[in-house]
Amino acid sequence: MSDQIKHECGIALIRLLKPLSYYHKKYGTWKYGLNKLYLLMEKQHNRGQDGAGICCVKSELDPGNPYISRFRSVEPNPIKDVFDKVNKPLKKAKRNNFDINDPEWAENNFPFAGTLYLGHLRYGTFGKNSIDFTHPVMRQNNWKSRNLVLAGNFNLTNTDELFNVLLNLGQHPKAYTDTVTALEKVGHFLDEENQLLFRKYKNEGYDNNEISPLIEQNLDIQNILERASKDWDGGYAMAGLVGHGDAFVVRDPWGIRPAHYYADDEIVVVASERPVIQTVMNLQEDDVQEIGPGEGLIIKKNGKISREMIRVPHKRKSCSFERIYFSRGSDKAIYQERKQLGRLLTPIVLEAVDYDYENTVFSYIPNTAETAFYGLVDGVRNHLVDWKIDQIQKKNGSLSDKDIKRILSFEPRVEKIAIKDVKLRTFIADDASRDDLVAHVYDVTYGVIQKDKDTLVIIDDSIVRGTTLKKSILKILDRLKPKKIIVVSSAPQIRYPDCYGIDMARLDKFIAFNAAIELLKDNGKESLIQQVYKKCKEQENLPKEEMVNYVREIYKPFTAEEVSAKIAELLKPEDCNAEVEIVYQSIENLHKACPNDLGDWYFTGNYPTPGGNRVVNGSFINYIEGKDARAY
Ligand SMILES: NC(=O)CC[C@H](N)C(=O)O
Repeated sequence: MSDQIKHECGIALIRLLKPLSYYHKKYGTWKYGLNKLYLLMEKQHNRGQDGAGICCVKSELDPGNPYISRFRSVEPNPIKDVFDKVNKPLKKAKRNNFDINDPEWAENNFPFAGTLYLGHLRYGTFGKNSIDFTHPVMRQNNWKSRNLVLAGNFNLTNTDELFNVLLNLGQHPKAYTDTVTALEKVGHFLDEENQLLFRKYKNEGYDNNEISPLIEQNLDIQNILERASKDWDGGYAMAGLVGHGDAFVVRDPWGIRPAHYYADDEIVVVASERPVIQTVMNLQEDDVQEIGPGEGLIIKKNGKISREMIRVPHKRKSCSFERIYFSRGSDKAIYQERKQLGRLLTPIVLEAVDYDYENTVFSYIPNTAETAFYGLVDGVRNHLVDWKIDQIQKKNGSLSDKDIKRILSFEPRVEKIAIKDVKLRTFIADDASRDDLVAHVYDVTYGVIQKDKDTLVIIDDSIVRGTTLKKSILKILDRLKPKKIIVVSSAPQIRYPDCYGIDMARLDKFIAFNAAIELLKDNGKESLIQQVYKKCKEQENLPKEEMVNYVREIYKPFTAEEVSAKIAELLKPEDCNAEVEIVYQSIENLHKACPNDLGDWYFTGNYPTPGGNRVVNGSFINYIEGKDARAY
């Protein structure tokens, strides 16, 4: 994607089901689990760069020893920083001639030599990017089974309501964020469950020392999660550890955020993305399973693994942006889906170039649009087969071998035109002459485009603000002097905010929204903006279940093509000579390409949860009132 939106999160959880000595013997190191955790995180670094953190629970230690260890970092390269910090005591011990390869030494001396790990990569959607908001977050207690560690890829739309529930319980949360709210919610019911079991066993005549292990064995995680999450409105894949060694992962009932796992008799591995588990554990795709919408994966301390229904699943609306852009394109299904997205664009692209195959160059914006590009080229090739048959048949046997050869060997012109100079981005962050430097974030290949003759088709996976297109890509492409530049987006127009874990929360940051507003102004329909504002204000304080997405009315007077044309006008740099056209994927084709992941609220305004309508309502009010804030 040319725009910089990377705002997601990734989770990684590992439970080793055998003692460390087992892995030392079989795989040559007791660090087997920790190394796997590192790999799971590195291979998901696409999901979050604001911060990273890991936590290890060692439930077997004698009282008096810290059994929950955590490191978090918000340094520029947080995964590396976390693991450097974690490994530091090992280096020191080695210098002092301890046998750090001995699993027994590690178990007794190294805080991260355990059998239960939780890792997280953060891109914040709620609250700031400080260390305090970096996951895993912890709720500590002197009873092991009352300790809770949480990390998630999530965003809740009704944090305010949930926060008030906590206040009504008499709590005093230490921060107003969705992460702390979720932690306190689960923590509260964990406390209650502990208390309930304590009373039960006390009544049965057990003494306190006997009761703690009994609670640990019988803690009903399903019940805790059910009660804690029943009123969560949002998308979530939430992973947690309890201090005595239980672990869980719970996914929202719409399946908005992804979560996958693998389990055998040695290990349980959870990660946001499937191919990550596949690569790290060397598995086939069918070995890795999805945690279903509304489901919880529960791993008890004794190694018992179960999948439980936590909330009744709704109609599946998993996030299609995961397929288009966020998740790694190496997943078997996602790769095909991205290709299909490109392929389905063929007819509309060919129409836009007026079927002039000879004077059209096809290319892509690196790096994530590359797969969709292969699909588009595939589509053009297929189309050319029909064209070739037609060319040959038309001449009715009068063609020479040479002519036929020329027709048969005709291929679409596929070139690498745009080159991303990644390093530049960090250098230019705060420079005064920013615009000139921004123009150089991309470079181009010279000598391929026929000046004033060729049309350049360049595919991107999606366009959010379009700033990089305007300030960098189109400017630099225009230097090649194509007659026309067609930017193709493999995703439909992004029209509405996300509120489920991707940080696209403000309407004025969407070029499609700005285009619709401009169109209303151009067509003397400006009053509609105020009408929508009035409707939004009127329902502002209604319960979220009663709210309607009135922002849709902003787009209603116009066809998608009219909005696209306006976007092209807005994104065309002033000094650009080439004609600029923007072509978008249709919603229908998006669903055709990604049939299992129909969550499309950012394109259609169809929010799967009532809180979504409240967020879009708030976003529009913020836009009109000039408030620079997220609406959740
Ligand atoms: N992208 C995410 O999943 C963010 C998680 C959580 N809302 C936070 O801001 O920390």
